[in-house]
Amino acid sequence: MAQSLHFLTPATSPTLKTQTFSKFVLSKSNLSIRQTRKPLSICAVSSDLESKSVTTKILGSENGKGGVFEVDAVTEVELKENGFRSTRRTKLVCTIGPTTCGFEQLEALAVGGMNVARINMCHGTRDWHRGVIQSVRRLNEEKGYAVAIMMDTEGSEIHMGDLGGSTASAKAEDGEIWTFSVRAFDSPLPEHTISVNYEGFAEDVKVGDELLVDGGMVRFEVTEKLGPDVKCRCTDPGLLLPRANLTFWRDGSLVRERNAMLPTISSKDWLDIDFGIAEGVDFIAISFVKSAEVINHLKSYIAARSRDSDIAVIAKIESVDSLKNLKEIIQASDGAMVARGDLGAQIPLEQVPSAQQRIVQTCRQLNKPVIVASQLLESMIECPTPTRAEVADVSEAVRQRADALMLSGESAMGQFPDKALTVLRSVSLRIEKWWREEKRHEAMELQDIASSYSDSISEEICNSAAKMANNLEVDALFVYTKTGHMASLLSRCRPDCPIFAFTNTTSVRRRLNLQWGLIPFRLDFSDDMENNLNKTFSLLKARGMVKSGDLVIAVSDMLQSIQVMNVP
Ligand SMILES: Nc1ncnc2c1ncn2[C@@H]1O[C@H](COP(=O)(O)OP(=O)(O)O)[C@@H](O)[C@H]1O
Ligand SMILES: C=C(OP(=O)(O)O)C(=O)O
Ligand SMILES: [K+]
Ligand SMILES: [Mg+2]
Repeated sequence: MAQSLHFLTPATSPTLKTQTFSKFVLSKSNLSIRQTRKPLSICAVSSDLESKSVTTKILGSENGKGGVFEVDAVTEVELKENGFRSTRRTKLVCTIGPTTCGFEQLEALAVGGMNVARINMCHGTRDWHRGVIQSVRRLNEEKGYAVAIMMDTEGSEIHMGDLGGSTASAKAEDGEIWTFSVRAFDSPLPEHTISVNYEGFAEDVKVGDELLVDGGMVRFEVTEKLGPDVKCRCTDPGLLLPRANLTFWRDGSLVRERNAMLPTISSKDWLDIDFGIAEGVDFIAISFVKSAEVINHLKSYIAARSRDSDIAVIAKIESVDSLKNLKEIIQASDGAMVARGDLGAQIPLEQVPSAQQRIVQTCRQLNKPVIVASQLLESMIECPTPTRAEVADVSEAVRQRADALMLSGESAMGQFPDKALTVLRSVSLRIEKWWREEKRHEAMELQDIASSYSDSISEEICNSAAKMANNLEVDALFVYTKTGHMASLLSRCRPDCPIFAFTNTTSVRRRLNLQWGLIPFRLDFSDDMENNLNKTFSLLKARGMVKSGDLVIAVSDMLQSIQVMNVP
């Protein structure tokens, strides 16, 4: 027997008449209808299939077309082999670089569980990035994956230039004097010389300042200023990598002189953004966001230029200012990244873990996906196994229920990209399972976030459906969503069971691939839920992804409803 709960509002049923409902009540004695505080918002509970079909008839929408059903081979195998409950909930983002840009290498990452491919516009040419985008697209088309593409901007950070010649890196030894210069050099650079991209650098630093390369991988002390050249003595030796980021510190705190006035989105970034829009990337991640204003500006820029305006904007939280304006920035964005690389160069390292927790929780409250990034498995750039500390760090991000984990150098230029991805996958699965078994999840009190009455209904439906799913220990939640909103509201609840998200566009399917617990499918569906469910059940059953008797809760954003049923 199917049981359902429908919320009927003017938004979902514009032609609904109270009269229709009086008739409805009279004719069905087992039906309870309750008028809620807003006129024409009616909550109907039915306990059999017949009354459910009456409800759909009132809503009067039927098209019942057959159609395509898209799911990738990896999800299919995972569902078949491990069953619903053990699918991975935490999503995985891989930065693509020289070691992973080939079609076969990208396919290996997709097979290994990559949900999103990230390209970093700090490195490589636009042609190179276009090649990666095209390969990922081909992979999706040919093999049914929904790997999304995230383009990450360079941003106005201070960084070293390329090291010139054929030298990819250089070693700075203890006590050596190096020159950091804003002059433009011809290649090769003079010995022990580094070029700096920010013109104000030589004016802003002072003798005695500490200069940190890559957040402290190598340290220098400023000893002398000579016009555009700054002489520095190496105090912590190490490897200087091309385009490594530079910060300078005075009396124990970060110096943010005029570089703080640089625009968040540089002119080069705008050209990259145009490129991203033209190539139809799914996400644009903005480096060194300082305020919500820049996000709003970019969102309207994208809306005016991209046909479906469905590129999501991710704010990278990696500066002191982004932490100060955290809530407004996240509210304005479509998601956020805890960019611990630069964040750890801008705030004391020991403050990074609490900042991470705060960012993850704020995103969850505001219903925005969040990615934990940088140095998760740093040692795996060179070694085939991670350190125990790295495994503990990954576990902590999974335990915080971040939406996604990201690989940077590990997948871009490391020696073991596939192994690193396997570590993320297996640690995620193990910690998620442990969390469910031990029921360790502290119930997070989720604030109301809806901005309209109809949104409130969706939110209440998802909160209730997730709670019901946990209490009834159902096998899966099904959500039928056009925009993806209801799917993200369910994901926000972090329920015990996986969420099958059915959407009718490929771009929404790819975007949902960043969010915790969602298994996105593309499916042509109608407003007739009865029809959608029957169609889904038969398609999934035919592929062995569900079986008769599985208990499912279905919600939809066309007919705002909750239905509980066993797969026939
Ligand atoms: N498109 C690319 N081309 C060449 N090297 C890349 C590319 N993307 C990433 N890398 C390499 O991988 C490293 C780690 O990537 P990432 O963390 O994204 O950059 P960064 O270290 O500049 O913050 C980079 O330092 C660079 O050496
Ligand atoms: C992800 C980060 O940004 P990028 O790799 O672009 O410096 C970071 O700083 O952690
Ligand atoms: K970047
Ligand atoms: Mg960064």
